[in-house]
Amino acid sequence: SELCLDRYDYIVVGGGPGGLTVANRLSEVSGISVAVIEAGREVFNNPNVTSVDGFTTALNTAIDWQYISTNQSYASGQTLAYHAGKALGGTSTINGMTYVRAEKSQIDSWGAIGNAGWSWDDLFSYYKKSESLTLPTAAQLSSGVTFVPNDHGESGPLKVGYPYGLLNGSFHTVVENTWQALDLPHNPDVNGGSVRGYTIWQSTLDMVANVREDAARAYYYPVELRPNLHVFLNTTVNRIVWGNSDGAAVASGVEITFSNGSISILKSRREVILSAGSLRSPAILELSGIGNPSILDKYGIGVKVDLPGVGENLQDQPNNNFISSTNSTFNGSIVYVAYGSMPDFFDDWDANINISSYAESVSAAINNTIAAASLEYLFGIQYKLLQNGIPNAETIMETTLNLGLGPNGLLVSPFWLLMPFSRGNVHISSRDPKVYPTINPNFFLVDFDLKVQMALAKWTRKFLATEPMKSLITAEVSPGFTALPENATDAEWESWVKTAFSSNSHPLGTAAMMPRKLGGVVDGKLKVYGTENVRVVDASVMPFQVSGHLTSTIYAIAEKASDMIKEAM
Ligand SMILES: Cc1cc2nc3c(=O)[nH]c(=O)nc-3n(C[C@H](O)[C@H](O)[C@H](O)COP(=O)(O)OP(=O)(O)OC[C@H]3O[C@@H](n4cnc5c(N)ncnc54)[C@H](O)[C@@H]3O)c2cc1C
Repeated sequence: SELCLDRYDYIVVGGGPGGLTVANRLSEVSGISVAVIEAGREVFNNPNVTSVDGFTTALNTAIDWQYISTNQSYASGQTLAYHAGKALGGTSTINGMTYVRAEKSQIDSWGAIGNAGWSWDDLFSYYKKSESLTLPTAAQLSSGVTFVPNDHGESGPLKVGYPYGLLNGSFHTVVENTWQALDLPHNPDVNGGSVRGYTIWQSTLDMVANVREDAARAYYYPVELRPNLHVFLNTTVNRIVWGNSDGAAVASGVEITFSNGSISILKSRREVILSAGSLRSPAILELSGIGNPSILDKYGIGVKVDLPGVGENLQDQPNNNFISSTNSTFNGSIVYVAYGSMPDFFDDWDANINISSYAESVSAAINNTIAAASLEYLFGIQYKLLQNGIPNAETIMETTLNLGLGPNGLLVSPFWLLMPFSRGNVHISSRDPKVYPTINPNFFLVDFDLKVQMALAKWTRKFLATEPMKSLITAEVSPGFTALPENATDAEWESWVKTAFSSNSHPLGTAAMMPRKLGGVVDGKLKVYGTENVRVVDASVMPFQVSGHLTSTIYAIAEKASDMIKEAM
């Protein structure tokens, strides 16, 4: 096609929350041309995407990449499903729509490890810049919604609100009173930098159209007629193409494959921005010669930049759940969440913490690609955050309605530890870009993660057995007291947690923003070390997990990235 001979100022690889935010903001500048290359299709009219109560209906369909992890050596040897959106809008087209930001001190720690310019105060303004909160209706307020107006944006591209189907009545006070009985306070708004407590969360949804607000609806469709913004759908980026240079590597474009199989080169004048998500951006770097030389050698890929952190530092959270039958029918959606700090659910939690031994075992498990000393430093910061009370537990309540299964009397209570110490990796397994990368999150490599998840499981079960909640529950349907008795031993809890968990779908860190000597891949400007003009803007750059859900923070990172890129124009 004629277009593929065009030259764009910026080429953005991947049309998810990271990529479409950057594409929108850069194409605000007239005279600057931007191309987005997206492997998936448009899903504007796909009911599995648009339905506000449709979470899970898009999973395992054609718009899900449907990755699978390696056998998890520290978690019963099982493989895990990894869902990821393959559509314009990325994973935001198939996700749970939860809008919860990080904890203040968590973002400040990004600056503390050596990323100049990163702090909560700075990112807070970008969270707000991206957001447009639709004020709750009177019915939603009487269903228990609370919020702090100053914590929210009013005119950003991303519409945030509450589902109309929110369960009405007093059920929310039952939940709130039960948490209060367990000394967990109500949090009027978890999006102001302080996450601990019980609340009704906000969702990424367009209350006027009553549809899911994905990244394409927020950041692309409103500006799709801009003549300087071009989206290539059903087109896959294979690798970055390099120009001649003596010093740092200079990208001159990308090699792409169209849906008909033909291969072409798309040229860039200024920068290539990788936003293919934390499971694909590192793979594209490796296919382009940036990464660990021993991995690149294995597939006959010439080394452009020796950067062993590429694909490492993968952090994801393990998700277990209880399902309870009740004496009620829930004909509304329940989006209730409780965030607990360590002392809320785990007595003497830091009695046997051994940061240096965790660092050694993680470093050994990832072939010393990140030195034990670097991990020990990073784990020390993570530990300090826990000591200072940032939430490490999320336990939520939802109904089958939330899961796209319609109303009934079941309550589903998924829960997960937020900040695991375990680290894994994602790497190419072939020089053929069509072959999926190998994903190994190393769940429960660090024993402490298992202990936290077990303590959290007990806390969630305790919640279900505490009044006034208790009176509503008729039975535990899954796993049930036969499989996991009330007085289960630690060995029984451990075995249940390890066999019944799934990925929480929050993988990040695989092109981490950290100093190079710590195993980082991008600097504080999100530029890949050793390159002149390649950045990563997606979940890959987050150096630590967050006590929230990822998209809100990815949009904020991408808003900030856009300003940094504009400054360098
Ligand atoms: C089941 C599930 C539920 C979740 N629930 C929530 C939630 O409730 N709230 C929340 O905040 N977060 C949630 N998340 C996480 C969140 O959706 C993701 O973290 C987020 O979308 C990641 O954004 P991204 O920009 O990093 O990448 P993505 O959204 O994954 O976007 C990457 C894009 O790049 C494209 N791409 C990949 N490789 C190539 C290539 N080689 N060439 C061209 N294009 C390519 C992909 O098709 C995709 O469109 C959930 C995730 C899952 C899987």
